[in-house]
Amino acid sequence: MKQTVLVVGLGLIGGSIAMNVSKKEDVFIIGMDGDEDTLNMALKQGVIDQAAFNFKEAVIEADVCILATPISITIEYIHRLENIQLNKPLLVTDVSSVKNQVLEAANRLNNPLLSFVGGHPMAGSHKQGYTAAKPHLFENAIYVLTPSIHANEKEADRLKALFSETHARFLIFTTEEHDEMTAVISHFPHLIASSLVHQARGWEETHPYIKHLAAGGFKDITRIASSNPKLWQDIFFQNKDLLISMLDDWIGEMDKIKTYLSENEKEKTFKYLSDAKLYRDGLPVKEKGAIPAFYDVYVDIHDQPGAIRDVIGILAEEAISIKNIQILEIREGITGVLRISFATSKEQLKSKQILGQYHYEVMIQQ
Ligand SMILES: NC(=O)c1ccc[n+]([C@@H]2O[C@H](COP(=O)([O-])OP(=O)(O)OC[C@H]3O[C@@H](n4cnc5c(N)ncnc54)[C@H](O)[C@@H]3O)[C@@H](O)[C@H]2O)c1
Ligand SMILES: O=C(O)C(=O)C[C@]1(C(=O)O)C=C[C@@H](O)C=C1
Repeated sequence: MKQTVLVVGLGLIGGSIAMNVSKKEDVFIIGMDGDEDTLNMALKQGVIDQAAFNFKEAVIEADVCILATPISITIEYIHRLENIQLNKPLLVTDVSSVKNQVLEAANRLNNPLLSFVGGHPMAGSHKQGYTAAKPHLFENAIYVLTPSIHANEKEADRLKALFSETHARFLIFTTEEHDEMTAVISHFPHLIASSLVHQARGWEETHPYIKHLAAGGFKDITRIASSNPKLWQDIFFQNKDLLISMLDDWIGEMDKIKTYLSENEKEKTFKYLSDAKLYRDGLPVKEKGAIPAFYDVYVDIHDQPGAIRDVIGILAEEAISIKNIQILEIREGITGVLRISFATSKEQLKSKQILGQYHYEVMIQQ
């Protein structure tokens, strides 16, 4: 039997989820979004079957409701669910980056027809809105589920089945576990990235040329500072207590390095850097998330017209499909590195071998 799925918020995350759910034949998707252009695009592309403008009416129609709005709005929608007269069971999930207040609201729901399983796909982008949504966003990513007191394993399994086309890997955590881990691996790094940008901007007053010197390192570590400030304001305040305590840890960590430097502790500094390298190099490369997943090759190319086209052409000839491509650093007249990502290690190894035959210098990061 066809199930009706309501997606509220068709932005980067909601749009990407809807693109996956719509691949399933037994699903009818109702989409709702505050932005009319978004609804029209999703309808035109067949990502949703119907547009809704009234939350209550759409909820009554639905078997599953996915709340993919900014966190504070998601919490408001959860409160509104309580006052809707349902005539069939409704499974509700969300995609919020912080879970404590969302689950608090969900646990307070009293309608026995409602069940709630929190969700958070650990993949995203600094871009926002439906135009940034893509069906492969969650491929190989971890998708965390946090069941409320009104849900059991069966409901979590229903969501896994509904989201099977995302090719994400589902893990179940408690709200506390989720919020602590994401504070460390996502929210706090974001705060640091923004602070580094502020530091550079401050130095620009005395060194106006500073931004032209920003090469791979600065751009890599601060990419996420270009994300939607409204979304991150929400995330910071939802996870405020943990972020404040992590700031204390971080200040202690900075004090330690300050002491190493001021006391000329070269060995300790080396160990500090090499311990960090060891841990960073050991992060899982096959999983997407904080660190891009995929199977990458690094190709050294020269800064000359057609250099990238030549490399892509060789791979296309061999029918090897590229998942992502990025220029890491090309300076005028100097060689640069092209990072090409593949979905499988077989394609990665084959590309290395073929490009090697064309005398390209190709490296695979271990
Ligand atoms: N951006 C990421 O990397 C990322 C990753 C994982 C989870 N999340 C979570 O996903 C959620 C959405 O973030 P996003 O990045 O997709 O943001 P987004 O801005 O791309 O999308 C949000 C969408 O919600 C719509 N919207 C806003 N208010 C609404 C309302 N009252 N009713 C209906 N629609 C409304 C907007 O028009 C927009 O289309 C957030 O809760 C965020 O924590 C984000
Ligand atoms: O890749 C990015 O731009 C992201 O910020 C994605 C990211 C992350 O921190 O890894 C951001 C927030 C989400 O809740 C999950 C994923």
